[in-house]
Amino acid sequence: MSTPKILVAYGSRNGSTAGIAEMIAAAFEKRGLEAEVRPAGQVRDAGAYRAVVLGGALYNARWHPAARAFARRHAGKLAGTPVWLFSSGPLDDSADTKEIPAVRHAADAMRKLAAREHVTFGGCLTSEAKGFIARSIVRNGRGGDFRNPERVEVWAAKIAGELA
Ligand SMILES: Cc1cc2nc3c(=O)[nH]c(=O)nc-3n(C[C@H](O)[C@H](O)[C@H](O)COP(=O)(O)O)c2cc1C
Repeated sequence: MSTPKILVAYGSRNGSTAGIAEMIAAAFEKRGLEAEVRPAGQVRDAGAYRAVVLGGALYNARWHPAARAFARRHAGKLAGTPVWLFSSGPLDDSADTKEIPAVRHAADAMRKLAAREHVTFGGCLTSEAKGFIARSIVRNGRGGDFRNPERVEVWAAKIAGELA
């Protein structure tokens, strides 16, 4: 039987957290580990994977609802599975320069899933974003892409090392 894959699940409104999930999966694949990227709401059997990485976008200091629901729905099945969490949000370089603690729902998910670690990555907001508030943030010059592919890759490489 082939080795099960690593699941990289995400909750994303405007696609940038999905992009980070893709970067993480690519880093796993580069190291010979098979990975599957899926929207958190579309995962059926979370227990079928050898490890799970779950990420959620931050909106008004709340973790994306799909990431929260994933933690609630699948906690029972993930008892023996190593889990890592990430959040993506800050629209500046703060995520790269200091440790940003998990917001309440992400901290709850840490406990529910006995996750090994939580990290916060910088976010991204462009004029394509959904919603008036989002677009006015961009219009006021406070948008941009603050994701840091290098830092994401270093984190994924560390996880790959733990799974080797
Ligand atoms: C209305 C609004 C509220 C936001 N609130 C937060 C927040 O509380 N904390 C944070 O770090 N980023 C916040 N952000 C930035 C988003 O988290 C960032 O754009 C993120 O990359 C979005 O992810 P997504 O593209 O996957 O939806 C907010 C953005 C918008 C438009």
